[in-house]
Amino acid sequence: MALFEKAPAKINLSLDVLSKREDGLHNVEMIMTTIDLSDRIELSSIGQDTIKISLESRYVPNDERNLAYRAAALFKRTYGINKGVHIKIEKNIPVSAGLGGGSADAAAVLRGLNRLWGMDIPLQELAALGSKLGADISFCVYGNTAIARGFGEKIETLTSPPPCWVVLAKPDIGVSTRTIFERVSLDTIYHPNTNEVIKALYEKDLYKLCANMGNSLEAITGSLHPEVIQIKQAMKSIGATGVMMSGSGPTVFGLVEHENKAKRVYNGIRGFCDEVYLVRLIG
Ligand SMILES: C[C@@](CO)(OP(=O)(O)O)[C@H](O)COP(=O)(O)OP(=O)(O)OC[C@H]1O[C@@H](n2ccc(N)nc2=O)[C@H](O)[C@@H]1O
Ligand SMILES: Nc1ncnc2c1ncn2[C@@H]1O[C@H](COP(=O)(O)OP(=O)(O)O)[C@@H](O)[C@H]1O
Repeated sequence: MALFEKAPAKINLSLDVLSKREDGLHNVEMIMTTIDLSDRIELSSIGQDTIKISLESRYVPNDERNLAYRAAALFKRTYGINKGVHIKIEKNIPVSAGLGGGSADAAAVLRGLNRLWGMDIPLQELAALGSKLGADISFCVYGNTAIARGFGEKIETLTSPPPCWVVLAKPDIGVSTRTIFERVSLDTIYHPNTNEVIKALYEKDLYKLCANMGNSLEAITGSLHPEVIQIKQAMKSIGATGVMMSGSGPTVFGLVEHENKAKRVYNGIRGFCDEVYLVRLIG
């Protein structure tokens, strides 16, 4: 038996770093939403009690280091399952991009194994399990639009943003989330106005959303990789309504209300950056 799970990427509509915990992680407050750029996960039962993983990617390990593999191992261990699974990953989300691709894959494996093995584990429990492997996995278990608190594992669902188009531009660099958090200086860091972003979502006001989006980590990644700031400026001047870096970067996204304008921004930004996508919000 085989089944498929979609693993959509996320963008951060706001990301605020509040404090540093004793274990070294940071308390954050971030609003995330899923976008129509997805990996595709196929899960099939196999005879032996093993986890097999197949994917073709220059940037992602296809062994026990893969987050999807680790999610399956954790699921089997937690629920005492002696069955095997073959995980095939079609990788479409750029890697180390701030789009949560590894977390999306791990979350899809948790949801998928729940179905494959006929368990009835609530999403809340899967999300708590996922948080043992990474900060963004809890959000990805639920998808849609939510605010994440704690180190990212406390999820509260929000209403979806107003419909719009998303132009994504990923400079040709990968960013390590750990490296960016290590450079956080809490005395001087920028704080976005998260409450105004939430209000904009409930008022379905794209202009208010764009005016208030903000990311505490953007200046840090931007100082290490000036292309992030250049792409941001270019996307703004080409006409995106709101522009921000997602997560720890380096992907910059622009929100645009109409398809024609979005296509203009998409075509324009291709002159500055090789890896560009035009997608819709699905959160
Ligand atoms: C910053 C965010 C925003 O969505 O996204 P990305 O840029 O990675 O997509 C995430 O919170 C990232 O989540 P994730 O990519 O799962 O990070 P993890 O593997 O859990 O953490 C990697 C490292 O980042 C640092 N880290 C992460 C989360 C957090 N709240 N505080 C931290 O200090 C820690 O050094 C940790 O070891
Ligand atoms: N299934 C997976 N997909 C993507 N990256 C993975 C996966 N498993 C492990 N990784 C590793 O996780 C790291 C972060 O990748 P990714 O989740 O794409 O980035 P980000 O945290 O910036 O959104 C990379 O070093 C990558 O090799």
